[in-house]
Amino acid sequence: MAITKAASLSIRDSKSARWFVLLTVSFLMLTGYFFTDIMSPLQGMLRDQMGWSNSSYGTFAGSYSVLNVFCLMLIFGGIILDKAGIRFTGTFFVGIMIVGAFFNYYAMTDTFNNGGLGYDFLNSFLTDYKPSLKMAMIGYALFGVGVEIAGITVSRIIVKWFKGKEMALAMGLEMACARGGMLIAFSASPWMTGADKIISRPLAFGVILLVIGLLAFFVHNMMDKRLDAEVAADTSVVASEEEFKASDVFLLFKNPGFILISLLCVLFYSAVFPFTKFAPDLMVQKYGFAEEFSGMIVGLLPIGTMILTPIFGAFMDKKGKSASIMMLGSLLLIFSHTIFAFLPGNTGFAFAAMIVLGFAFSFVPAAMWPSVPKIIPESRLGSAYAMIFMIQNVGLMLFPMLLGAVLDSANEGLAEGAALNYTEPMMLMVGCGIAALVVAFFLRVVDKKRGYGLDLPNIQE
Ligand SMILES: C[C@H](NC(=O)[C@@H](N)CCCCN)C(=O)O
Repeated sequence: MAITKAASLSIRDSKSARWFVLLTVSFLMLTGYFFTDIMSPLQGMLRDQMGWSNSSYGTFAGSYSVLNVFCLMLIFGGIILDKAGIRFTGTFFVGIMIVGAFFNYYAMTDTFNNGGLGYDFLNSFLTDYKPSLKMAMIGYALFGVGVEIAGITVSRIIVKWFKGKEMALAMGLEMACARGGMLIAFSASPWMTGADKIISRPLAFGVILLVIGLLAFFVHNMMDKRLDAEVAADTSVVASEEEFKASDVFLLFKNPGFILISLLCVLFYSAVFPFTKFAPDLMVQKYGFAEEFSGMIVGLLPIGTMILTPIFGAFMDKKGKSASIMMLGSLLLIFSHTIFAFLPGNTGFAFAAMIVLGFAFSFVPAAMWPSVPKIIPESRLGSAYAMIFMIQNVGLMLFPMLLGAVLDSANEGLAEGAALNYTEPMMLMVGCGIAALVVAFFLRVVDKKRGYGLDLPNIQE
């Protein structure tokens, strides 16, 4: 049941308490995002050592979302979150994330690949796909369920502690930490494989980091328990909104703001996360960077967003303009991918495009996520974030697979050792950017008509 606070002060009114809570959940998300991208700079090694084609790699990257999409895991996750609460949902799904990550690690070990537990079984069907690929996909699909629902839970936690306060800044800082995880993955993962290029090494580190993330979440749980106890004991707190019903999920689709924000989310993110899966290889193939450094170039993207997302978040807390900023971010997305697709393979262009993408990837998330509570009542927020993430996951599933397949088909018959041509896959990304801009435009129009207040400041004076 959602609640509104009337007069008395609670632990969430203590600045240090709410920022400390933010720190614990942000660290958790850092560990999750680290593992999400841990394999991204290893595409070349996966090709050479594991025999994965680009399509196989894309299928692996897309497997992240398979359970989320086909088993509606995010919807269930959202409903569990609304019914069973933050502490149970977070703990359970961080556990799933760790189990999935472990399978993913195991798929890359010699133990598995030399006939370890599960190898013969996975080798007995769909023999075009390597057992390592199948085991990694099982793990990554489970991990995807865990990290996405953990992400939904964390969004809910931030709303719980920061609504009416520095919410966009808090969301921006949480995203900055998550991007820190991406940065470490992109820049450190190739180095962590060592001179002997052992792929399982960074993955083992990732699993350990996730366990530490779970411990941080336990600390959050203690604070959350205290807040709930205070709220329960406070007679000035009154229940104000109806209990969530599963059928409410369908109500979300009667809300044009919700439909547009979901569409913008899937289009925008499909041109970012699937791109980052291939970006290190793009750096090698088009711009001639060494494999070890390719991830560092892509790491410029999270570095930029780590700095810019909280700054833009703070700006929108005070000044608003979220709807306009979502349009600007989509426009920059088109610019950046156009450079990657059509301009020559000059390293200067690679840096420039990555920086422009960094601005886009800061503007849109910083504006979009704090806009959701302006469109949807708090009692349905868990399900709303879940539904948006689920729609987004359709793109996160399809686009890496498409990119891999288009890359393979565009380079069919390429001479041994020649660089892959990324123009066609990148044109797909430009297309997503254009569609995102159109949707962002309509979102602004609908905002003006319906008065969601997306262009208004988030902080209520
Ligand atoms: C907050 C937002 N999170 C998401 O979009 C997640 N559904 C996807 C997480 C993918 C992890 N690499 C964001 O990161 O901007």
